[in-house]
Amino acid sequence: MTEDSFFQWLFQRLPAAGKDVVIPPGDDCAAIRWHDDKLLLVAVDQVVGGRHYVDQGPDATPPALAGRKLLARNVSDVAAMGGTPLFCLLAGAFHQGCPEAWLKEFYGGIVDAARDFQLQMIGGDLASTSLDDVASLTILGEVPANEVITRGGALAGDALFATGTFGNSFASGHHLHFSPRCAEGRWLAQQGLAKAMMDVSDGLLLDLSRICSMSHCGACIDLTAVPRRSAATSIAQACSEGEDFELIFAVAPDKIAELQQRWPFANTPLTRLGTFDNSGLLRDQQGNTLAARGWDHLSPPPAGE
Ligand SMILES: Nc1ncnc2c1ncn2[C@@H]1O[C@H](COP(=O)(O)OP(=O)(O)O)[C@@H](O)[C@H]1O
Ligand SMILES: Cc1ncc(C[n+]2csc(CCOP(=O)(O)OP(=O)(O)O)c2C)c(N)n1
Ligand SMILES: [Mg+2]
Repeated sequence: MTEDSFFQWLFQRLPAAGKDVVIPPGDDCAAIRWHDDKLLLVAVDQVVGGRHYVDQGPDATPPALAGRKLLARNVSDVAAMGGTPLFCLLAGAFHQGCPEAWLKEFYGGIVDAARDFQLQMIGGDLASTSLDDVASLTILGEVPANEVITRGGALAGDALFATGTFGNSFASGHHLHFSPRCAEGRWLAQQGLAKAMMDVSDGLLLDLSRICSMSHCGACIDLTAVPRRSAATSIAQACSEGEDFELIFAVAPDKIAELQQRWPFANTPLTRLGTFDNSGLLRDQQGNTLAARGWDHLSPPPAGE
């Protein structure tokens, strides 16, 4: 079982979304008709001790950074829809005996990040657990209805672009310090330059395969064009490790030049990685089929990895 196969099963079991649900389950956020010409974006993501941050030992993640990561990961999902984050609610369950200082630093990291990302924490829930710590954050944001960008809008012939660099996120600490691409996502939406978009959390190829399946297309990717975090980062790491929290998006052929000329984010690399096609596959420039490798909570990596 994979996450994708499980969610396919789940989505079939769910009743059809009501008329006010403009974007149903399966995208980075759900969208609900809200007010005027705006959609309310809603998403929830968690961090689990030992899974998303190191919770024990000398390399334990500073709790403020684990908290910051929790919020930033959710903001990244709003960015991927072209939206602006507004509010969040935080539900946490922490092991009995969790030190007061740890808890205050964890929450403090979220409060500080909420200030930086300009959103308000408006509620939550606190519980104890006998197992690993889990904190789940629900984020609410907004986007003009005519600007929202889903995973489903790519067409054969569109160019595939990415922000930033890929790979070595965990080893480099990027997964704790990244800036969600909110300004970039918002700009792409406002300018009407991205037709399909998502943020890369599970790995470039696995998440690209999700844009392709939602868009009913395939893609050809130039693996040598994938910008890597450092000289030591391999192509395989850049393609499949995940937690890059960069945006990948589809751009119509007649908008490519405009995008490249007008890209206003001098500190955010913008790279063309390839082209969407009708193959239904992921392929490299030599025509080899690429496996959509990446992080999957339901299929543990083969022994030795
Ligand atoms: N219980 C659920 N009911 C409906 N949709 C769900 C449920 N759990 C997860 N999903 C949806 O499945 C998709 C995949 O989830 P996930 O991999 O966690 O998303 P993301 O990578 O964007 O954080 C998302 O669109 C998410 O909203
Ligand atoms: C202790 C620890 N081990 C491993 C990782 C690497 N890692 C954990 S989850 C994950 C993928 C993304 O997390 P997920 O919960 O799938 O996020 P989502 O796709 O829902 O946004 C990666 C690469 C990490 N950050 N910390
Ligand atoms: Mg995931």
